[in-house]
Amino acid sequence: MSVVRVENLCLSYPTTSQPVEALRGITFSVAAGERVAIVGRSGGGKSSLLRVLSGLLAPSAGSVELAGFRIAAGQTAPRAMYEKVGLVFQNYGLVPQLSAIQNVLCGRLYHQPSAASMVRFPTDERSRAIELLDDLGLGERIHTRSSRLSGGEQQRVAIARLLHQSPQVMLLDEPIASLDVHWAGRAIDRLAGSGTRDHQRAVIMVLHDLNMAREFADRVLVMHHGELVFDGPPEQGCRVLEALAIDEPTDGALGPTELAPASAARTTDDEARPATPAPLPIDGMWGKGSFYVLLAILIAGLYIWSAMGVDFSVSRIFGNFDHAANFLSRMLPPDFSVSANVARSLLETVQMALIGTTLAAIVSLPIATLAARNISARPFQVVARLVLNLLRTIPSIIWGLFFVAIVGLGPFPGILALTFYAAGYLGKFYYEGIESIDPRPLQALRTVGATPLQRFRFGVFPQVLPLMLGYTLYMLEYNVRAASILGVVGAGGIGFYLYTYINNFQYDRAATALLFLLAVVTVLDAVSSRVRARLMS
Ligand SMILES: Nc1ncnc2c1ncn2[C@@H]1O[C@H](COP(=O)(O)OP(=O)(O)OP(=O)(O)O)[C@@H](O)[C@H]1O
Repeated sequence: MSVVRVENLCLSYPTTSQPVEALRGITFSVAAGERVAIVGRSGGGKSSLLRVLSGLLAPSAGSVELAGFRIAAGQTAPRAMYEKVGLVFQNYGLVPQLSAIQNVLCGRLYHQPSAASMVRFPTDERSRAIELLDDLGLGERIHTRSSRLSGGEQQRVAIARLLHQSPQVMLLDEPIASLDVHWAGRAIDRLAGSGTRDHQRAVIMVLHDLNMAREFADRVLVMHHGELVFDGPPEQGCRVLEALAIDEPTDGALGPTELAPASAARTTDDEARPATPAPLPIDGMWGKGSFYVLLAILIAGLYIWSAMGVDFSVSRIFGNFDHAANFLSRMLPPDFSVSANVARSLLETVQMALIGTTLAAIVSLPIATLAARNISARPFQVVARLVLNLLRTIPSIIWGLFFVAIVGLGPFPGILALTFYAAGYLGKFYYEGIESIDPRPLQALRTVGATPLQRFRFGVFPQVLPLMLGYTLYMLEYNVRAASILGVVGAGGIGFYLYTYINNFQYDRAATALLFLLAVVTVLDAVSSRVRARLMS
């Protein structure tokens, strides 16, 4: 019985110039229990075929049927298909911040949709994951972050994830490319012997190593220039491929048993020639020098125009030097008799900043998630960004006035003001962070049948968490400064004392308040820069 049926499959990649026809009229089927190797020269269409088979790319024409799920032109796979179909990516598709065991457990996401598994997987799932990792030589690296594993170790983790997923159809794109002979043999053995006969499982594997293809496969498919040029016994298929390599030797050195890596194959005569840089469009008109002179004049003009617009005058600073000296001299020596009051209000300022920043982080995370282009739908993005823009546009002191009018004087309106103001900034930082994550682990999580929430929990959140903590700490630091001004409108914090002292010309007391504030900001700055540096490493 066929578990994979491909009919007249075509795939074109749209590009800015001409679409690239990666697959043309592919037809074949794979029976349950069969082991198939896809071989071919670099650029032949092997990875493209696997991407369509796994439902990640929609066929341009024709259809694919996998384990009872039919994917026609323009369609991608439904989530339910990934109970039966799994994939090992050429780039492994691991979440770099998760440990080896967490990545392997991700293979079970379709089968573990409960809220509890968002925190911890059941013991039997964990035991099986440990067993698989141990068997592939990673018993000592179970809790190591996958970004700290070598290429070969990551590849073994990806294989263990597929084995744990245990689908009816296994698709693998060069799964042993980074493994040494020992581990390649072991991996192939586990994949091929993972009950394919007993459980009627089909394994389809892209391989560059023809010896491995001969050893592993019942059948070989040879892809060439997007077409399936051979479908039959491994020995014959390998000979077809070797003949193709001799017929078209320009792709680089192809040995009799192993094909050249993609990078070598893509070198052409054109690339080999030394490149002459294209002239800048401006070169022909006036030359580069004149362009930069004109640019400098324009920038200087912009500054002069701005300075005139705001009545900027250096002479006004030096002309009133006496006043400045007088002002500063009245600050010295600082009057430390107000230290107790200042310290108390400063503590209140820090408490306001801490609560305000935390609330802002909680409020802004869901809004940022809706605003991020890579994980949210367009209408949500527009509304969420509008909300964040509005929160950011209004200065914290105006928010302070607003909340004093609503809830009265004291630190509470100050906290609300900081929450709203900081949420606007944190939301923007967070969604920009989310948009910058690596999309490949998310794609891999799709092929284990993860729900959108699971994809966020295991794919987005771990990647963006260090960045988010870093931004939140920075915001906390900033909010201590912002909180110090809110006292001016009666919204708590040290600002009240600063404002009162300056209004009453008690500059020596104001100096004490400023010194205390400086000490807190300096300590906070040092701590937060250290923590942020650690988080980002
Ligand atoms: N995203 C893309 N956009 C445009 N063209 C693409 C894209 N991905 C692949 N191609 C082109 O499609 C063709 C088939 O590529 P594919 O990656 O499927 O080949 P392959 O046989 O897997 O190669 P390799 O062995 O080097 O991995 C190539 O000409 C490639 O340049």
